[in-house]
Amino acid sequence: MATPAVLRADDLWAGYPGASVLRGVTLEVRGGDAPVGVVGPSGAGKTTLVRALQGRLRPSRGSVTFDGRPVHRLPRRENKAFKAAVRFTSQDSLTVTDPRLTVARSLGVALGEARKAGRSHGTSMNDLLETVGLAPHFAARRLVTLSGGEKQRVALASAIATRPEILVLDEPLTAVDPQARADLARRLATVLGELGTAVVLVSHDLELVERTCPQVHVLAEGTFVATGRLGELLTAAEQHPTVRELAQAAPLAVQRFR
Ligand SMILES: Nc1ncnc2c1ncn2[C@@H]1O[C@H](COP(=O)(O)OP(=O)(O)OP(=O)(O)O)[C@@H](O)[C@H]1O
Repeated sequence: MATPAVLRADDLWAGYPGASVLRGVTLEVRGGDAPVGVVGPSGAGKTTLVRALQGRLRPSRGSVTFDGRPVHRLPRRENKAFKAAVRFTSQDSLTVTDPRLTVARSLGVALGEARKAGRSHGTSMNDLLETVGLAPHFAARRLVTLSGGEKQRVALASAIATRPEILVLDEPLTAVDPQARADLARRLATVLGELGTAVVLVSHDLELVERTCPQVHVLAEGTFVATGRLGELLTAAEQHPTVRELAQAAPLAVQRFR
């Protein structure tokens, strides 16, 4: 069996001119791992972490590496391998593709990419739509005509189609209504687990993260302040102030964890 891909942030410090955001984040994920969550309040640095994992930010200290090489300066061949192995899906992933494409065409491109990379997995277009809770007739719709929640579902279907080794999801279901969200998250976790795709789920949504990820990191002011099962962190006697704030902001979730 091929060695699994490894994406690793090691004592990562990164930010923007005049704004240092991430302060010593260490995170490792390899193909086949169980899903891991990153939760944190607004401004904690979640999106900055995703940007750094993508290689779009140069660390001021520490590193982000893919199979041991710094992601912000991968040579062309390694960059191709990185893009095939690690996929990033954000709130607006589909805006980079042609909005006039139909859902079928868009998913067809993703399935074609998987074929080319030798990662076909026999999932049909209808299976993909069903996994993300869309009826088959959505295949004929143009991306431009979809609602925000429907677009997010198609972006996820597209990510599943390419079957990456590692999938980084940045607030993937913000536009999906809360009732459908938990159900969708469970289905996604199952399918991605079956495909052997390791997931890093970055979100402020505690319910979503708890239902999808056995292990969670709590990010506060650019650093991981707690790690473990979210239910246990939220109900623990001793809590970091940010964990306490998260717990106070989600009383229903805490009740369920007790
Ligand atoms: N381009 C930028 N230049 C300067 N500062 C920035 C830039 N982008 C983000 N920041 C700052 O970095 C900090 C972390 O932002 P980031 O977007 O990573 O947080 P977040 O956890 O994703 O927040 P949210 O949940 O609100 O999206 C914030 O204080 C933000 O104002």
